[in-house]
Amino acid sequence: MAILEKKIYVGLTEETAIQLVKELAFFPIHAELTAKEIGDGNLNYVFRITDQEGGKSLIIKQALPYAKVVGESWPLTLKRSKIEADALIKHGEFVPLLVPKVYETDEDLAITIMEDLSHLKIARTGLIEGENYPKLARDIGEYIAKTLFYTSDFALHPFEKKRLVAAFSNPELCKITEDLVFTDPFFDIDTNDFEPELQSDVEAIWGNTALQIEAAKIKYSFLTEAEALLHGDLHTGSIFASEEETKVIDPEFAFYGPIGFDLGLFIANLVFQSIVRDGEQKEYILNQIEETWQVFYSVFSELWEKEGVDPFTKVSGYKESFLQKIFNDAVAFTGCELIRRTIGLSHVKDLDGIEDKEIRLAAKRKTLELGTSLILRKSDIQEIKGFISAIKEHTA
Ligand SMILES: Nc1ncnc2c1ncn2[C@@H]1O[C@H](COP(=O)(O)OP(=O)(O)O)[C@@H](O)[C@H]1O
Ligand SMILES: CSC[C@H]1O[C@H](OP(=O)(O)O)[C@H](O)[C@@H]1O
Repeated sequence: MAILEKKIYVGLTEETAIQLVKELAFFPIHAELTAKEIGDGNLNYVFRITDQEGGKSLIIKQALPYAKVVGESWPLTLKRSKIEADALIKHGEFVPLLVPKVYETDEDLAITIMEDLSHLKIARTGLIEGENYPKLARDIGEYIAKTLFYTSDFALHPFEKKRLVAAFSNPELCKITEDLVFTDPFFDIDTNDFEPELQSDVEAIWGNTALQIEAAKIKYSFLTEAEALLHGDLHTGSIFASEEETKVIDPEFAFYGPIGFDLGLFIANLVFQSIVRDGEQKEYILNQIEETWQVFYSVFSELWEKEGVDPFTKVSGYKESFLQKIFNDAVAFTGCELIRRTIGLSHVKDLDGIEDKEIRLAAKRKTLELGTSLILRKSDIQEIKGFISAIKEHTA
């Protein structure tokens, strides 16, 4: 029986993935297809299907009913697959060149069939290898500005905005972020993961009540502020890049949340590179952070002025005040991501991949110090130059 006709979830194998794309007539019936599971993320399977002779390929991403990185003991909704596909499609309306094309989705199988981006490299991998992507900051600044402006109350009718808020309700995936990013690293919780040498640095975080109060406040923003349809997990492992192209993948954490979150996550993941690089290469990354904010600011401002539908968008000074709030949020979200990727459950290769133990520990201490400072100084840091100075001060 055809896989799709069964109308029930079944985990794909490389063989059944080929059968599926043939059923869907993506390839000629007699095409010699090969399939390979290439997923390296925490949660899902990703199959690459190739027709060597026809020179065509595509990707099937399938959610598992649990988190792949932990196993069946961590059940996880299959609905995340629909959220991811719907977010790719919705964001694609505004930035078609910055996301993969979605060819087909199936809710029963929890799959998205999409454009194969294997000619590009995951930005985190390339950056760790010392590559630079001259378009990355500009493209991501534009991606964040356009996807978030066009899904906000500044661009939408209030009924449509609220329909989207409901459609992108994503409680299970949000709970992962609420726990792993905003809660667990600030307390002595079993799932935290750090080298014993960092014990006293980590205890300083757990014992810092002022920091916990600020972390609680920024977590509350994440819980309550339905500003725009976020990507929700915009780290450099969710971005494919080359010198010419940028494509954002993996928005399964998409939901209506605070705009500064996407900015903060992306900036934090550039900060890891600024910590591991020296000299001109460090400056290059710091410039990319600055450019991300500047492009975001100017694209968002222009959209606000030309396309804002709320009468208050015409009131002088409101835009600047709103963007200041986004900036201050982004500073604190950057701090949370820096800390959680250093001592929480899910780390980054930028830091863990540093082979020399002393250098690695020193880099992690800088990350913790900077993360703490950014959360505490959320409201003091007023503009991007001050943000860059704070990064430099703690990562020299
Ligand atoms: N459209 C795509 N084209 C090529 N490779 C892809 C594509 N989507 C995902 N991949 C590969 O699969 C990996 C995991 O994908 P990702 O969406 O990040 O999964 P997860 O949700 O499990 O984190 C990526 O790092 C990349 O190597
Ligand atoms: C157990 S989920 C941990 C972590 O994984 C997600 O990232 P990705 O799917 O890109 O690997 C997300 O960042 C979660 O916080």
